[in-house]
Amino acid sequence: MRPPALQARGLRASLGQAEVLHGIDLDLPAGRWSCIVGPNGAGKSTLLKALAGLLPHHGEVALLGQPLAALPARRRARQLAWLGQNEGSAEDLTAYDVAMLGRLPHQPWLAAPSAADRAAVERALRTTQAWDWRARPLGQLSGGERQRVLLARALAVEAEVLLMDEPLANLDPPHQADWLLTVRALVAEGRTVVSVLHESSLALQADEMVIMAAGRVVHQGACADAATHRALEAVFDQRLAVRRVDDHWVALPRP
Ligand SMILES: Nc1ncnc2c1ncn2[C@@H]1O[C@H](COP(=O)(O)OP(=O)(O)OP(=O)(O)O)[C@@H](O)[C@H]1O
Repeated sequence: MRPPALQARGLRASLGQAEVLHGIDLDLPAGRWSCIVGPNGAGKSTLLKALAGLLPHHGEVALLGQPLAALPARRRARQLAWLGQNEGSAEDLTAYDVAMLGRLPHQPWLAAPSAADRAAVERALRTTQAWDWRARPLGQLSGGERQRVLLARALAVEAEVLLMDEPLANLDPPHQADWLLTVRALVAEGRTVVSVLHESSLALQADEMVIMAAGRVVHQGACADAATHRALEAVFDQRLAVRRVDDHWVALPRP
């Protein structure tokens, strides 16, 4: 049996003076796509950052069965790729060089990129259809183009576990659909994807759903389960309804 991709026990985190995560116990299965959903301010981004080791926290987090705190930084960076929200990145760097940043954990100190690094970057940029503007500076790209470069950077890591906060931000519907295909392909290879998504209908396409409210996990279950649908409707005060449309579960706004 594979250990969970990520495991949290008694996870607490504070932002400023306020505790935002109030003791979270969670197992995120390996080789699956899990989506974290919940109302604004529920603590979804904070949870994702704490799981990535990007935020000081109390309690324990394990990555692929190893305590996160004990993992050497480079090994952690090879095993866990991160796509954050509104991420700053050097605006003068070309899309190619931004994607190449994803290869840093694989490169010896100050070494030039290897053929394997270049191949991984090209694969990633082609996957997100960003290859054509590889020579353009990041600062000159539109919001959606930029997001596809940052997604390519995360893919270029070729990590076992990918954490993505609002990966669909600024993406038009065809590129949202491409993102779904990319995630499905990653999971088919045995990788783990954990994403925070606001679009409930897209989140329902995942394997597992983690529902948060007020700094706590209030439900975890398969996206196809009726109990998950009820929990999703409840956390949004019954303002959405989960329905079956064309073989997919969708969340419709309810007046
Ligand atoms: N720097 C900060 N100092 C104090 N509180 C903060 C800070 N940043 C965020 N918070 C608060 O922490 C809580 C959780 O924020 P977080 O960004 O994790 O929520 P979220 O569920 O991802 O929200 P959203 O859906 O709006 O993106 C919110 O109540 C937010 O106001």
